[in-house]
Amino acid sequence: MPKLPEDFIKKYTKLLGKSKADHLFKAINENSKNAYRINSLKENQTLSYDHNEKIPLIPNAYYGKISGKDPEWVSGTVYSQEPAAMFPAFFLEAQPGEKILDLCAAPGGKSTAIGVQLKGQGFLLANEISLSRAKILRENLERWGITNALVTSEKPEKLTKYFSQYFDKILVDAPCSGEGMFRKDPKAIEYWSQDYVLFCQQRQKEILSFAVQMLKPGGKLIYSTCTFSPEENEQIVSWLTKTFGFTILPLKIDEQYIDHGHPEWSDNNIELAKTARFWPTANIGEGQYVAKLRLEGKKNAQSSGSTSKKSDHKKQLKSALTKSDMHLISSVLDRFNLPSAIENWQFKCQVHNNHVFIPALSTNSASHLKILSNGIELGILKKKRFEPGHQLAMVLAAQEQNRVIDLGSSNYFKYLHGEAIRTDSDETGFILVSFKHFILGFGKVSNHIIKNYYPKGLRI
Ligand SMILES: C[S@@+](CC[C@H](N)C(=O)[O-])C[C@H]1O[C@@H](n2cnc3c(N)ncnc32)[C@H](O)[C@@H]1O
Repeated sequence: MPKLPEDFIKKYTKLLGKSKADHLFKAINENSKNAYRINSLKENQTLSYDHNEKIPLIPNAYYGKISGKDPEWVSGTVYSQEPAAMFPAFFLEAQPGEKILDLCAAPGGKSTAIGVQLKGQGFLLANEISLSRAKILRENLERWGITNALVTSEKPEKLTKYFSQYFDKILVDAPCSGEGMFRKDPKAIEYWSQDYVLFCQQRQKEILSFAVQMLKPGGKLIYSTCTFSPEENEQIVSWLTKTFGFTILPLKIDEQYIDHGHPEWSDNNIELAKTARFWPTANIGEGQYVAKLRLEGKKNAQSSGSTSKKSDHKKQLKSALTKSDMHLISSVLDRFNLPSAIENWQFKCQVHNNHVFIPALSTNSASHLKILSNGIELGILKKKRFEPGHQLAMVLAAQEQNRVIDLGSSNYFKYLHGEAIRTDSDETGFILVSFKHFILGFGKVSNHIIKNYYPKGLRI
């Protein structure tokens, strides 16, 4: 662990007093905490982890280390997440049917949680400015079987042109100076300087000023960072209230684990005490700050949310499938138990470059956005056949399935490597492949050989 910068030590000794600050510096030198969330969208599964120690308040979340090679992870049944980082999505409280924007979303810890809260109803726009990180975001949402998300890689500014006053709730989990991650990611210590804190504050204001334009009047904003600095936390919230007329909403703060925001570190607005601070000294996990705000202004017909086309995107949909396409797709889909998100797929599908998908948002409304995925990709139409896509397998896992071949441990890694696998099964055609009953992806059986359909980009 690199030494803490002198200016950092001086700053927090002044803010917290010597005794609390020393306690913080000591905690920063201790081990970070590992945790994971369980995906309630997947069929009930028996996990191989002993989930004894629950994360306070967060549903289906436990302390413990998991590996990206575990079938639980590969099947999207669990997600490894820093425990304090689970709170922004928890406080967001997305309700099925709402339109939610996660503006700084990669790698997807909070988007996967929001997707679960929506239960497939409503709309999630998960955006990440960095394309390489957005690809990981897409993979994580796919693995989790989220059916109603649009994944984009755009600057916040560009999104405002499409989603003016569109969202019920927006999460801005902002890029920050990362002081709360010092013990998990010691590189953050090397980046740290007071100038960097101020640079981050400026960037946060820019991102937020675009986010505000996309929030409906009366809509809610969750603002979170993983840093301690008041400049990026209470001072940003004060700026939001004064500049845009936000009201600060109370968060469920259990003082055993969570500290209140500090009005004295900003403009002494006592309402700031309703915001939440997580310190590594309080034993939940790493550092985190969360504020929940409501944009004042009455909801009215105009602000009921519209994309730039100003029409209901669902109504614009036409089935772009020919009869023979439908026949090819049916020949695969009819063999599986379809969850409600896929029922009546004939009336909901769109086709783009032979990719067949049930969109979360009409591509007509968003044609100039850099889209990585839109809703559920069912698969690809090839010459005289339909090849189901990996996302379909991950979505089918929400339902009990009969056409499943369970692998033994030696074949599990062969499947993840992309190898063909011998089977005793007499099935033919597309089947789901599982290990310890966790669904991993598709295979196609012919002559007792399972041809591997695990995507090349995910292979290990
Ligand atoms: C704290 S991380 C988000 C973590 C994510 N919410 C999660 O829970 O997995 C902040 C993200 O903001 C992105 N970012 C950086 N600069 C940005 C900008 N100017 N506008 C929007 N996002 C930005 C970063 O690439 C990074 O992925």
